[in-house]
Amino acid sequence: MEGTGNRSISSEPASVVAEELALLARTREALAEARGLRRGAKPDGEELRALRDEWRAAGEEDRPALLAQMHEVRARMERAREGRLPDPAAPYFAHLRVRVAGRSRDVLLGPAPMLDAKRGVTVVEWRRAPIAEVFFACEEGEEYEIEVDGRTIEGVVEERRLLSFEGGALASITVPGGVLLREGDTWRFESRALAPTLVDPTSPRRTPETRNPFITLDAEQRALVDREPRAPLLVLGSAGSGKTTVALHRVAALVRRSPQVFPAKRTLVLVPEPGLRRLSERILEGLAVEGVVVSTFEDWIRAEARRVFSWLPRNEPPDPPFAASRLKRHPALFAAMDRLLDEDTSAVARKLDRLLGFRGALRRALEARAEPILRDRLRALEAGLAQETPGEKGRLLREALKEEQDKLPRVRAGHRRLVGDRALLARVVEAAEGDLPAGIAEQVAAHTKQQLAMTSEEAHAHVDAGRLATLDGKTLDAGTPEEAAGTVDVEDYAILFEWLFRRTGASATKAGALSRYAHIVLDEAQELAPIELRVIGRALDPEGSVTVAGDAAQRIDRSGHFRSWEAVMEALSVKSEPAFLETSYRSPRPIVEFAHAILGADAPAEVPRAPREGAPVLCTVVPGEGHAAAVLCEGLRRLRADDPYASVAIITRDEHSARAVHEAVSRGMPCRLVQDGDFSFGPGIEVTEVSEVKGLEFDYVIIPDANGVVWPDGPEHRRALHVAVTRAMRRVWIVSPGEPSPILPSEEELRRLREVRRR
Ligand SMILES: Nc1ncnc2c1ncn2[C@@H]1O[C@H](COP(=O)(O)OP(=O)(O)OP(=O)(O)O)[C@@H](O)[C@H]1O
Repeated sequence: MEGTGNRSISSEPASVVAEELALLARTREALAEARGLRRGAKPDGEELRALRDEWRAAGEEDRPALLAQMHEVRARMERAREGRLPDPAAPYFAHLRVRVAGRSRDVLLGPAPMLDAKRGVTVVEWRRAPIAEVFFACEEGEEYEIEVDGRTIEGVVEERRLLSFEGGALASITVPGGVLLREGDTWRFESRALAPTLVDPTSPRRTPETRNPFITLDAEQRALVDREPRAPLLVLGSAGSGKTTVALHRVAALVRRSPQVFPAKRTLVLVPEPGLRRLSERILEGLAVEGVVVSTFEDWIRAEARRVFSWLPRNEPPDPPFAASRLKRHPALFAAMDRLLDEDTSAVARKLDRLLGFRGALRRALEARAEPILRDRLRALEAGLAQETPGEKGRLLREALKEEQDKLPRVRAGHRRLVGDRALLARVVEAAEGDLPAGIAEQVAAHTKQQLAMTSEEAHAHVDAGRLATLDGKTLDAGTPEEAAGTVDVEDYAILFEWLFRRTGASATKAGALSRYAHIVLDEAQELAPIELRVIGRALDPEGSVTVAGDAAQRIDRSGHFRSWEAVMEALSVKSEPAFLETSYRSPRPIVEFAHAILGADAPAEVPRAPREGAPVLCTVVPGEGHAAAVLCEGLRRLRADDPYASVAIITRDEHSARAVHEAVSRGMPCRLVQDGDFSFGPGIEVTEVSEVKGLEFDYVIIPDANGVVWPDGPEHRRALHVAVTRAMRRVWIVSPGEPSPILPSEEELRRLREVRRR
């Protein structure tokens, strides 16, 4: 926390401490009593059984009353199951004193509620109780209004203190202007602000006009944009070095200069997340380019697959197991495809051998195995037969071959085997050479089995539809393992295209063909698996070109199938030497250095060049989530006043954390929870998870959950935090509830980095 100089405090430190200690003593007494009562109480289960016996014996007139009693006991049991009492070692983290209708009341905020009217102790659950909002939203002396059970209650905030405990003893109390800290038996006042000042005093505030300026490309970037239009381009560079900018400026240049060769509607921009899709559309609009197809990879391949494989189920499972995604995107799946092709080829050859009466066809089929496409293997076999067995017998054999070929399992059946046959799945695990866990084949086979099962609606199609309707309007299987029935995974689409190609040498069926484009941009290409890249490569005109942009240090795909940029280009069937962008334009120097240090041992050798100076990254450590919420609200309130047009992203590790932080911060101020890339790209506070923000940028970035539990050490977490931090154009604030994450760089590491740079 940063110092703000001495300010007067409203009460004498000694009396504040005495007050808080007295309140704590009363709370602990109340807790002890509540615990004793709970232990001594007749177990509710017994009471319920006794009531049931009474009900059986009772006459009709007594039954309604007994039923009501039973209902009450059951509700109490529910509450007891959910309800915990506050922890006596640290029963609350905040104390609010409000004046309502002329009377002062103390309200304590903690993780679990407790009420003892006799002792005047009220502990409310900080995430739920309406009164807790007052703590987060109002300053001392402010008037407030809250809605409780449809009634409006007004009051004034008299005191507002955050408290912390150490080893069961009160350790600190915040007071206006500072904090009282216990040192042994005495207390001392330290002047400090509850939250740091986020605006950088040296940089200008955001105004409505300073958004979206036109940028002038540097010489390096310009040269890439002007590259030979048909040449593939691989643009690499650190976060914020202008990769997206170059890719989209190249699109604009191609479409504008050669509209016949590169028409906008035959140009495809693929990105990993909807947020970046929306940003790319905005940038293209700014460049006055209309009609380019911009899509997330998932949306694009889903639409393509549904057209080409018209029999595909309409639904994807709402909560697919990660194991399925991991295995289905793994390059080792190609080994299972090879085996399936071999099986199919050998089956045909064996049949022909039986007809021929010797082992020639099988031998020739085995020789033809070098061909990776079934159709070509069988053609080679046919040519061999024509040559070696001319005449009537040869003709009959070739007809027999055609017949066998028609009987071969179609794409649909082949795909089913690839994702459902235990032997083939085991082959994938074997080919992955330790990269996939042993049990994964079984998990995927079980998932596929569920997907191929009928939904309850299908199974009960003979039953009257009205009787199948559920109260909440959801399907019968919703929320059960059976809800995967009749679905297809998003990863299956690429498998289907790959398998179709391996069988037929084409990417078309009777129903339709894979779309073709004159130019394709792949942004954040480090996130795509080889099987996906191969489909994209086949969507390119033979004369078409690609622009691939990415940064291996930013890959946050959990499956981790990225190997090298050479492998990416090879999967696309193109060749290009990489071009490196060296200057980080987005973030000021301190953020670039901090983000580089987060990568630890995997950081590139050189720290990127950062021409813009700026204020240091702010780090705040607080005892827990309640404190974090209070500190965040305080910091954000000040930021809103200091830089009202700024965009602020609160970026968490995962969706669960984003929801919890959104719930907490929205207690104190308006903020949006962003899912599916629905960013405003304008002023305001948005809470989201790190996987949503790839390729995006915000004025301020706040990491609210930077402790070791949420962000443990590991390359995947390091890269994800690196991505989050490098979204900031102005400042980064890291808040650690509890022990700070071990991947946050120390002062010492940052100092060393600066020294290396100076040399
Ligand atoms: N030559 C330049 N001069 C000034 N600003 C630039 C220049 N090039 C890019 N920028 C700005 O830098 C920011 C980052 O650019 P861009 O998003 O293209 O980088 P990126 O390499 O794709 O980043 P990331 O890998 O983090 O997604 C943008 O705000 C962009 O407008």
